[in-house]
Amino acid sequence: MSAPMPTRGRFITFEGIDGAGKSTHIGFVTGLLQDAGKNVVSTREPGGTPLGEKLRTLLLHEKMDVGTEALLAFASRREHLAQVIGPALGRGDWVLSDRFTDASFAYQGGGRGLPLPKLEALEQWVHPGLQPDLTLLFDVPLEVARERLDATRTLDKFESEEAAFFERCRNEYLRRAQESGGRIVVVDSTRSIEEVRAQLKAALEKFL
Ligand SMILES: Nc1ncnc2c1ncn2[C@@H]1O[C@H](COP(=O)(O)OP(=O)(O)O)[C@@H](O)[C@H]1O
Ligand SMILES: Cc1cn([C@H]2C[C@H](O)[C@@H](COP(=O)(O)OP(=O)(O)O)O2)c(=O)[nH]c1=O
Repeated sequence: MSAPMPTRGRFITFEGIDGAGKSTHIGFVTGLLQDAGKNVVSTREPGGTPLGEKLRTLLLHEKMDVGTEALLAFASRREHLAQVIGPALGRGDWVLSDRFTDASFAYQGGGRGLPLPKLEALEQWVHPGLQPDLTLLFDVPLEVARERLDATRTLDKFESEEAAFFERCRNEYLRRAQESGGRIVVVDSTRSIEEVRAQLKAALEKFL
């Protein structure tokens, strides 16, 4: 008799404008899930595979047409799904990804103005039938994100964009959250780290 098929794992993504605080909290969520006995695979986009990391370097540092940006982000995603996300979910693991397709809608769609139907077509092609089970959207006003960024790092191509760009990205994230039927949970990331952790715990409760 063959072994029973493992149940498909869960797919959780982290989103928000640069400097909102998502990277700070991925370790915390990993710990919560591991304490609950889950096998966690932590990864990121663009990137997550050797080829994807090369595409990430191009995306974050080269000037290019917005269509090229979208295609590279989805090329990296296709490889990530084939090599990492798909196999991990198939094994029953829990996949945590620092960004996924919502970022393409927010940055290339909202931020740069690429028509959303083009992104929907890429989404349909690259991952038909797969959506994250939960997306944690770290939300802060632009000024807070900018202050946090300036305090910590050398800025890449996206992080060097003007305030209006991030305003459009943030608005597109929030619009998608409203239309997501509960998939995207908005986390008020202006609060203290302790308070943000409490919001994350509440969002994850039904999965544990
Ligand atoms: N709730 C918070 N309160 C105060 N500072 C925070 C909070 N969350 C994150 N930070 C700080 O803000 C900076 C940016 O956070 P980070 O997680 O790297 O952002 P992101 O990954 O969203 O770009 C870091 O220095 C981090 O310590
Ligand atoms: C996944 C994805 C990211 N991006 C952008 C958003 C971010 O500015 C950048 C990735 O940065 P991010 O993941 O926030 O990395 P770090 O915290 O190390 O700066 O790529 C897109 O424009 N489109 C996409 O589809």
